[in-house]
Amino acid sequence: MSGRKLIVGGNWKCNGTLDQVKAIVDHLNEAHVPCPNHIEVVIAPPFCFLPVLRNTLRSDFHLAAQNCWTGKGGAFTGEISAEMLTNLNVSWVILGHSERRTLCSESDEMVAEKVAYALSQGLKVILCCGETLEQREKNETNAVVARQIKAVADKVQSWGNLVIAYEPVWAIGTGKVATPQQAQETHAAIRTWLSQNVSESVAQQIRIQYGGSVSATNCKELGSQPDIDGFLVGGASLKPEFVDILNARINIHH
Ligand SMILES: O=C(CO)COP(=O)(O)O
Repeated sequence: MSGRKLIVGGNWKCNGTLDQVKAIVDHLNEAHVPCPNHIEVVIAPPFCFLPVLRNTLRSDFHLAAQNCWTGKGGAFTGEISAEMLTNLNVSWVILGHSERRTLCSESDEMVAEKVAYALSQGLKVILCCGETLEQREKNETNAVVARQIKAVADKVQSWGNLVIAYEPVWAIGTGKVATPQQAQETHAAIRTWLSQNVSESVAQQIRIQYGGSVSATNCKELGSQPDIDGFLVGGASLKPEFVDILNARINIHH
């Protein structure tokens, strides 16, 4: 047993109407999920739905924002600061998602700045990393992931409130899930990098989620890999099957 508690996130991305949000919350509230002893659940709706979820979602599920600004608030039209999230009792933020890196041109340095600032404000952070198909085919997976994590390691001293989500870009929203072996290999490589560049205890203690086309069907095998400590789920987190994913590893210990 690794001793690392399973952590599963639902990243709703830019999806949902108020009616759909209410229906998903009702479903989650009624679901039997054995938290907080066995699993930590983090739901990341679009910003505008955070207050609704804060008021209606069961209290043993945590909330995450999908992004935040690099520093204190101010004249940054369209941005949301870390302080605003803590003010709403949102305890987590997802940073460095590949959609933001690609579609919003967020660099490794910008992501690292966001991570450091969010941590300094008491937020917990899910830091996303992952390679494109082209990078995987050129055997660059470990180097890309190491580069993304190094940018953060250069700015952050304390890793206790950080979770890493390994999300190969080619597996996101494509139905092309990484094989359990592919995911395990990269997760193990991340731990090796951390042990060589940060510390052995951070390498052993940090939780690493897998994300990319996770479903009720593939989550059990993925979750039985020794270095996979949970999932970051996109599409399936909007569907009833999310509850099956939350319950995937109840009887699996490693
Ligand atoms: O990007 C993801 C989670 O952050 C994964 O999305 P999908 O589960 O839809 O592939």
